[in-house]
Parts: sequence; C-alpha cells; structure tokens
Amino acid sequence: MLELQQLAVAYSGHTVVKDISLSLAQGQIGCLVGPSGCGKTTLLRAIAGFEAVAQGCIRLQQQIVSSSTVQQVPERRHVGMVFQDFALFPHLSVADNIAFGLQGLTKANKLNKVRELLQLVGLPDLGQRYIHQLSGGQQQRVALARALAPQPKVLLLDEPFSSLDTELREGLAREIRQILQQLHITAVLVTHDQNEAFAMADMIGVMQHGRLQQWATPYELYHKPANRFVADFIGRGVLLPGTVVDGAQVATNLGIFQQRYNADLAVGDSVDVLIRPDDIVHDDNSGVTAQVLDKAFRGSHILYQLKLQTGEQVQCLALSHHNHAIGEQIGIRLDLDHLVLFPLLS
Ligand SMILES: Nc1ncnc2c1ncn2[C@@H]1O[C@H](COP(=O)(O)OP(=O)(O)OP(=O)(O)O)[C@@H](O)[C@H]1O
Repeated sequence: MLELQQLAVAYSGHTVVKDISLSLAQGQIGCLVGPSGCGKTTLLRAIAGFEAVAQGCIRLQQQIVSSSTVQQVPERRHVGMVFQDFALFPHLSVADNIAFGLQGLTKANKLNKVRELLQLVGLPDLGQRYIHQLSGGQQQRVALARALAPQPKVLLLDEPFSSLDTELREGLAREIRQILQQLHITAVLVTHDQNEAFAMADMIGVMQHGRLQQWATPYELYHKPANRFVADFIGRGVLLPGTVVDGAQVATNLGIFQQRYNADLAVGDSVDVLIRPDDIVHDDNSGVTAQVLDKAFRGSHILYQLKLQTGEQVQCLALSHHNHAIGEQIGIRLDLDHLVLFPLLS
C-alpha cells in the first residue's frame, strides 16, 4: 500500500533523511519515533507531497508518487493529515469543519457523511458547536473526522496527541487505533511517546540522524533491537559487560547465561548484554546480591535501581508488594527467555 525505497530528502542541498526503506500493507499502522530533529516530520511531509525527494521513491498503491523525476501534487495523492495543533477552523462549526474536505457532494449527501463521521469519532451531538466550545480530546476527534472525510488512501498523523494530557492520550490512542482498523485505513504516525507507539503501531520505525535504524513490530523492537541505539531508545535497560565462555554461553556479573542467536561469537569475545528491568527477578537463593539505590513506585510495580557487588547498576521491575527499603541488600536472578548481545567493537 505504502512503500518507501531508499528515500532521501534534502533542504537546500543538505540531506536530512537518508536511505529510508519501509513498507506498510493496507490497514497497517506505522509509527515513527526518534530524537528531536531526526527527520520524522520531514518523512511525513515527503509522503504527503509537501517535500520533494532527492533520491529513491515513494509508492502509493504500487504507483510512484515521488521520485527524483516524479512529484505528484499533494491534492492528487489522497493522503489525509492530522496535525499536532489540530489546525481546525475556529470560525466554522464542527460539522462545517468536517464538511470542508467533502467536495463534489450534494448538500444532503454531505450532511449524511458528516453525521456518519461524527458518529464514528464518538461526537454525534456536537456538530453545531464551535471549536472553542470543545475539549482538547474532542478537538482531536474532529480533526480526525475532517481528515477522514475525503476517504484518504493513507492517513498521516504528526504528534496528534502531544497537546493532550497523559490520561486522555492513552484512551484516545486506543480509540483512534480502533477507528482506523474499522476503516481498514493505512496510517503513519509520528510520536515522541513510546507507549503511544506501542499502543498504536503494527510496525515502528526508529530513526536517528535521518536514518532508519530499525523497522519492526513493537515486540521485535523491544526484544530483538537491531543495535545499541535502538536498545537504548526503546524501553529501559542497561548494557552489562560479558564474556563468551563458549559458543553458547556468556558470563556476566549476574551469572552465566545461554545464548542462541549469535552464532559467530568466539570464546573470549567481549559483549554487552542487554538487561531490561523486567528481566530481573527477586530471588534470595540466587547467590547474587544487589543493593537498592533508589526506587520509583508505579502502582502495581516498583522500579528499583540496584547496584551489584561488582559495581554495575541494573534496574528491576518488581511487583509492588515486594517493597524493599533503600539501602537494603536483596538477592536477584536474571530470568529471561533470550539474551540480546552486542559484540564490542575492537
Ligand atoms: N524547512 C526546513 N528547512 C531547512 N531545514 C529544515 C526544515 N525543516 C526541518 N529542517 C531540519 O531537518 C532536520 C529534520 O527535521 P524534522 O522536523 O523532520 O525532525 P523531527 O524528527 O520531526 O523533529 P521533532 O521531533 O523535533 O519534531 C532538522 O535538522 C531540522 O532542523
């Protein structure tokens, strides 16, 4: 449905997005995450047709819409956009805002379509209100309805929840995902918020310095990060030094562990082992102790900052009823299904 092939975008000759290849099938939602300035919005604008591409191409439904020789105008791409600030018209009613994108319909058909869209986004009775008479979450729903009105092939959402408070964001993200799935619409979302990406996305792209570091499912990104940057950017965790003691085993200060995925490691190789807070469990019989340096209460869980006797720090996400005091020594054990290793560059 949407395919980017070795895409590069430049501003005044300065390339800010490089060598991006990714694809989404009809109905899939992709999220772009990455540090500020890494090129997420630029990529979205290139898909919409607001930026020309320097290299590579963009295909929509198998047709090239952007390349170094083709630049289809935004209006012909049938791409909808939802912006961070909603970009609604304050002088128009909710219904007129939504109807704005409905060209070439009779008045009766327009009214029906607007009613349908208001129902879809859960605002059936608010068509006559003005934008300032709506909450932030309601405004976001109107912005979504307006973008969906012309039945776009692809919907692009640029930080759509960033002006809403956390509570509202999570619920709205889930709800918008359901609406998009119901319509079987392909969407690309830019967000700063990892939880939002996990809640919304079928595929997530992690960008750094204009390059796509990994394009994968949320599960793969968390459990099989392609490199140190992705491991560090997605989820919490630390990299603990280890040594390969035979092809299938790695020794660390938390114990010796089996590894399955890295076939090309030799005995004696130094590696970093990714340890997520949820990989460590409390176990007083493990023979490995750590001191509680800090703790953050999370309701059902507590996130502990721990210091091993050898000096390294790790984090442990424990159920809340395991309530340890700062300074306490506790036994811990690594409990993980597979090791994520990064060989050290010599
Ligand atoms: N119109 C422009 N002209 C020149 N440079 C630009 C322009 N727009 C963005 N840039 C630069 O391109 C790079 C990528 O910007 P972009 O807005 O795509 O990043 P982003 O990942 O969306 O950032 P943020 O998360 O802060 O919104 C940045 O270095 C930015 O300064």
